[in-house]
Amino acid sequence: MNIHWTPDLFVHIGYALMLVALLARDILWLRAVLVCAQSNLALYAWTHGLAGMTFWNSLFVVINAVWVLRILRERRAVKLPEALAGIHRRDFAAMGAQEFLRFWNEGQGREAEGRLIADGSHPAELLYLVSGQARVRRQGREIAALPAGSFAGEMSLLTGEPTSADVDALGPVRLQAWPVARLQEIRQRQPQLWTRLQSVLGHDMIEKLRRAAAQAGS
Ligand SMILES: Nc1ncnc2c1ncn2[C@@H]1O[C@@H]2COP(=O)(O)O[C@H]2[C@H]1O
Repeated sequence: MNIHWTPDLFVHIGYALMLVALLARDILWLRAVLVCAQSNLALYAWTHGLAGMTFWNSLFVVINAVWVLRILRERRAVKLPEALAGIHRRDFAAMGAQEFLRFWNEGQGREAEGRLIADGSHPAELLYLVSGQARVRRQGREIAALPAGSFAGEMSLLTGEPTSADVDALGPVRLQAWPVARLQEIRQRQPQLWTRLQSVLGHDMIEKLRRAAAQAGS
């Protein structure tokens, strides 16, 4: 065997693995394969006395390895408490369990009564009805009922326009409320989470349309 062939093997394996990494759809696989690819390149550089290339590839290995650990931690299955597991399954299925739990905990849980949202306002919070019921009224006329599991204030959140109706609790209700300012921050800084939240809110609006259609047909 050629004496230079064995160290050179590292560079070929390194670039071949890089090719494989570039074909990966999943970011976890991409970074994991890059760790292997760049380790080979660092080894090649080291065996050839190429200090600069050794340094940079070692740095890439460390950065990608840290990301692999981070992503694995994020994807670790979480066991949601029973009450939250039902809410996740039914109304937040577009989010992963861990992501849902984090998002849920960014909101504030509280009991409420009376007016929850005033027509024509810019509410400070997006509301989710954990338990109890609310009614939606426009110019004093009831246009919809909101059962537990409904959002309120999602329309103005998505359009940026003033609210389209009054929302009043029918007796005491339990809410989870997220500050609109925080949601706008998510829209700017965490586009993937924002997309999944939009999907959750889209699902909620479809349910509202279905109920309206069922009511109109009855
Ligand atoms: N036709 C409707 N059916 C169900 N909910 C509604 C309807 N119109 C308005 N709402 C709710 O009432 C809320 C008033 O504030 P938003 O317009 O932000 O978001 C609105 C929805 O959450």
